Amino acid sequence: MTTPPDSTLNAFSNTLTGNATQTGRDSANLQPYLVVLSGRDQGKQFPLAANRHILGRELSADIPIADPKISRRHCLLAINGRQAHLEDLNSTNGTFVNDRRISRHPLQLLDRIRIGDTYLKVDYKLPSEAVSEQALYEAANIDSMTKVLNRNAFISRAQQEFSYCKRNRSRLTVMMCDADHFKLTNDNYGHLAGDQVLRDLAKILQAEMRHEDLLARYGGEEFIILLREISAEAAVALAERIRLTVLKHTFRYQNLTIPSTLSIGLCTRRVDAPMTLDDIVRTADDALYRAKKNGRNRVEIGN
Ligand SMILES: Nc1nc2c(ncn2[C@@H]2O[C@H](COP(=O)(O)OP(=O)(O)OP(=O)(O)O)[C@@H](O)[C@H]2O)c(=O)[nH]1
Repeated sequence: MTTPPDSTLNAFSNTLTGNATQTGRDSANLQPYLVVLSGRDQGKQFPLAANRHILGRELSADIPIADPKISRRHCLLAINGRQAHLEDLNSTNGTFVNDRRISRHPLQLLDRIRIGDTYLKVDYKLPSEAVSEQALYEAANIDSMTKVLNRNAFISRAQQEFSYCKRNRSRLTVMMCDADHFKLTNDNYGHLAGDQVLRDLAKILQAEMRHEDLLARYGGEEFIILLREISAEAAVALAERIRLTVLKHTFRYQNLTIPSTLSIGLCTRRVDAPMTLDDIVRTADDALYRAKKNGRNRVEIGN
């Protein structure tokens, strides 16, 4: 005998159509997940294991979403059995369900949540499905060695950022960071030690940035950072801080201590009509070239 679909569950899941057992899914084992449908974190999913989850833009939120238009504590997602409620927490830009602003709202079939520029939905999945989807997401977007975004993922997200900045005539900074004499690092300490330096560099860069900034591994020993709405002076100060942190950091692999420095080229622009993202990246790259030429372990600014 087949089990009838769970109507309460269907009430706020848009993937459970028809009979759960016909699709090989046992509804008793389905778990709630919050799925990011668009924006910086597109494709990510968060298990809704507790009863209450605060969504916000910083890592201190239960569910951090990288979107500068989201407040620090933006909204509350409450799960009680198979009922889900969404409540705005006096956010600056509001919480929307199906594009209508809400203060507290029960979630229904096909509901699309929007906070900032990010769309989300609650979905029910088998944990094994969620694990394989997460693995696919990571394979497509994350550099397996350093765990930051890969180049392709960066390019598509950076284009979204660029479009946003163009619409709002806001400022955008691109920072190109390249490990100095990295061939010598490999030659002197071995390729595995070089890999460890790259992992440490990624961690240092990540720690210096806001959650809503973009960081990616752009090439072998090269990282790229994209920052929105930061002044040219603040961008240079950040680049200097990163350079100094790397200089002072003790890179270790097994019993080896590996000296390492970083050269940085950056470009800050208020984005307006005739400009492309490539123009900004190219200017930052030219500045990086000068940083290398002028002795390495330095920051140069693109004009
Ligand atoms: N260990 C390791 N090395 C890598 C990786 N990707 C690229 N490299 C190495 O990084 C080195 C980059 O060398 P170059 O482009 O000559 O630059 P460099 O020696 O850093 O010199 P400058 O950039 O001018 O300071 C090459 O030897 C690559 O083999 C990686 O994933 N792991």
